[in-house]
Amino acid sequence: MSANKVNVDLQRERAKCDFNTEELTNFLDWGVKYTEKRRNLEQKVLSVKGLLDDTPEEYMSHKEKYENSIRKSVLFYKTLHSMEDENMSIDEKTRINFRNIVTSAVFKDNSPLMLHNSMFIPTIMGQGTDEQKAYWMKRAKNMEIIGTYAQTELGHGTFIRGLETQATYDPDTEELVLHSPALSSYKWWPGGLAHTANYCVVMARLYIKGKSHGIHPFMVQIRDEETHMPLPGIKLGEIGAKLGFNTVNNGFLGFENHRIPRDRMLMKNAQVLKDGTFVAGSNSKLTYGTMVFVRVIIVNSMANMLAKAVTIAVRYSAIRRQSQPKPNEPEPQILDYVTQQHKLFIAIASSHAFYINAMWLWEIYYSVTSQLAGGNLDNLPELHALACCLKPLSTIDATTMIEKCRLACGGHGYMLSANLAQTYGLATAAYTYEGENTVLLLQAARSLVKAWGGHVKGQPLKGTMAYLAENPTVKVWDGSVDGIIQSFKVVAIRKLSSVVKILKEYEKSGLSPEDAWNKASVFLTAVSEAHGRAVLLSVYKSETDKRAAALSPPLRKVLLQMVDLYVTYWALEKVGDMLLSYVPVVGKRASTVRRQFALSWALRLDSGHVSPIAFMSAAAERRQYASITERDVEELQRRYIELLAAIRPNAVGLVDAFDFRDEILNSALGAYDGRAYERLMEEAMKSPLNAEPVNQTFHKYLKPFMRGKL
Ligand SMILES: CCCCCCCC(=O)SCCNC(=O)CCNC(=O)[C@H](O)C(C)(C)COP(=O)(O)OP(=O)(O)OC[C@H]1O[C@@H](n2cnc3c(N)ncnc32)[C@H](O)[C@@H]1OP(=O)(O)O
Ligand SMILES: Cc1cc2nc3c(=O)[nH]c(=O)nc-3n(C[C@H](O)[C@H](O)[C@H](O)COP(=O)(O)OP(=O)(O)OC[C@H]3O[C@@H](n4cnc5c(N)ncnc54)[C@H](O)[C@@H]3O)c2cc1C
Repeated sequence: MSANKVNVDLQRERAKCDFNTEELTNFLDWGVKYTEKRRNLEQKVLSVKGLLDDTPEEYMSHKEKYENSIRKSVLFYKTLHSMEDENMSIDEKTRINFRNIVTSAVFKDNSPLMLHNSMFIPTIMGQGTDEQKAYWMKRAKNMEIIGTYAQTELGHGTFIRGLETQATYDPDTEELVLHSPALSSYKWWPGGLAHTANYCVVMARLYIKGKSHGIHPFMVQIRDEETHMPLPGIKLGEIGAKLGFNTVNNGFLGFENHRIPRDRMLMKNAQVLKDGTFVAGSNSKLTYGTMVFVRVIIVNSMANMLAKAVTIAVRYSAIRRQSQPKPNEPEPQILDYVTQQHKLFIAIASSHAFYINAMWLWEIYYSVTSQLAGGNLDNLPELHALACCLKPLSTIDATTMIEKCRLACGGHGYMLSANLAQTYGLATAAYTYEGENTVLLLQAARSLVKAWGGHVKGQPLKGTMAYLAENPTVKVWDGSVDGIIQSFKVVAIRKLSSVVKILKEYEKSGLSPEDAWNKASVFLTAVSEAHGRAVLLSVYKSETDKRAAALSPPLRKVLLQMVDLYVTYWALEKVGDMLLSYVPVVGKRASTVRRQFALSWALRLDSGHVSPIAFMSAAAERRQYASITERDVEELQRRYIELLAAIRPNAVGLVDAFDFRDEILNSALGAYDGRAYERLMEEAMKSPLNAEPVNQTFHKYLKPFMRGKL
């Protein structure tokens, strides 16, 4: 795009930016090398003819959307395969893929083949024996077969142990008989299952000689490889239209005594021998490995989705002018309204925080899976607990902030051509899939409560939970970034110790442990959130500090401002929690703090208004504790507003550095050139209703109706 065609406001914004956006792109990509590889891949994919839609998907019927997405999927994966480098390690591939979202240029609502790569292949890799991997991976990688991951049933998604699909071993024929005993046992949801996949990994309950041996993965062929007809004893279909994912071809699957050979059970962890002997794995939860992998990956995909949404919203806010606060002056860019900056800048910082946490989490995942391969399971519980905190928090924040980006674009944000509604649809799906968020937070709480129990008995706490052993009364509120992060840790410790006390009280009052757990579950999810927030904040800060040393001073400054913004934003959001980070004070400081409280308390009473902060501060003071004071909060608020002002000149530069091509943003509002109105009109003209000046319904219905003849 030549510079003179770019909207003048955007040109001015870019000229104002005081850091090198390319340097930030390289930072986000984890190095120049990965930026280059990502751009090459995008260039290659996007130059394939026929991959991008001429007619927007939203004007197609449900069936046409599916057929179009299959046509594109074939082209897309053929191109990707032609670029694959066999010698690259998984770690390196993941780094390249972390910021590669070229898929979203091709599929606004995801591909029906997405589960093949995201879950089918990882399950073969994680659950298959070497022999099974050698056979199935060759076929799966070349896409000679297309697979999906069929776990959820109509009756159960969360409660995996409640799955009803049966896999009964018949030692006479050395086969497994798959059966769906009730409607509730039908598989329901798997992506690509309806009409796309011909194989799938089915999670089913294994029975041998009438005895249940738990849930295991089975490789099942569901369609004929030649005709694509469902195999005998297999019922398949699509589950219908949804909020999003409408091109993912989510399906249902039922079995009527369908037989598969014994070796179709993926037997890396547990085995069924020919004679029907069951050999248990070292830990039954290893079967849940693919879910842990996807939860880890989701944190990164939330960073990408949020980056995409905020790029659209910030660019649009730079070109949109509205209202006239000062008479006789031009209408300001809406990005100059501080409320607008408040909606958007935190989304930029959150995206950075998620990228950094995602890479950190990936490294933990990579190291724990290497340990698992060597039979060491020691760090699996911590990885599981971390994934169960960070997947929910990243999806909760991304969903909320993407919706804010849409709202920040006013009426035009509501257009599908803005691509914010679809992005929200994809993000909010992740709120539910791969472990519903409340359920995962409760899972994390289970680990935290258990760890606390061990700590109380004198067992050491390790890794990301080590801080829980710290004395929570060592710090006073000082308002620094590190101080606030410390306060978040103290909040987590206090919430955890408090909920453990509550659980004990409930049990003492006669409740069973399960009922006590349920009664305390609102607080338990809050404990996990507090722990997750402490992790997100501290990893974002420490990893940025670590990597910032190698950056140019202007970029370093901007990145540290973003960290500051993120930490300050969350301190203000959780200001009630910050009161929990109080500490006992003694001596001179105590009397100063007391005087300060007394004064603010009196002023509040004088004005006839008692704020909760003043009230709680005074309560803390009566206990001789120094908590965050009203003055501290005002200080934080001032700092937050100053940070918004400091970031404002770099806002467009910050989103440009996400480096999304227009095809990937797929948005009339967010394109690099800022020609939003022209693009909105161009998109409007694609509406089939604009193909003719008068629609036939006028003559058929409206005219007779208006003339009273209907
Ligand atoms: C981009 C990709 C697109 C993806 C599209 C979406 C695909 C999907 O959605 S696929 C379906 C995903 N489904 C889910 O995620 C279901 C969520 N449910 C679960 O994960 C589990 O059932 C869960 C964890 C809630 C409870 O499991 P349950 O068997 O009842 O275990 P529970 O009794 O609570 O815990 C038993 C122990 O196992 C541990 N555990 C549970 N899960 C795991 C795990 N994954 N890894 C390690 N340990 C685990 C617990 O920490 C607990 O340990 P301890 O006894 O020491 O405290
Ligand atoms: C877009 C999308 C794609 C999907 N793709 C796949 C796929 O490819 N393969 C696949 O197998 N599955 C897939 N799923 C299914 C998904 O994994 C499940 O829907 C998800 O795990 C939630 O389970 P559920 O539907 O049983 O919800 P439920 O567990 O029924 O949740 C309903 C409510 O009950 C609450 N609840 C449930 N249990 C508890 C508890 N123990 N304590 C407190 N509250 C509880 C939840 O918090 C929630 O509010 C997909 C789902 C979606 C939306």
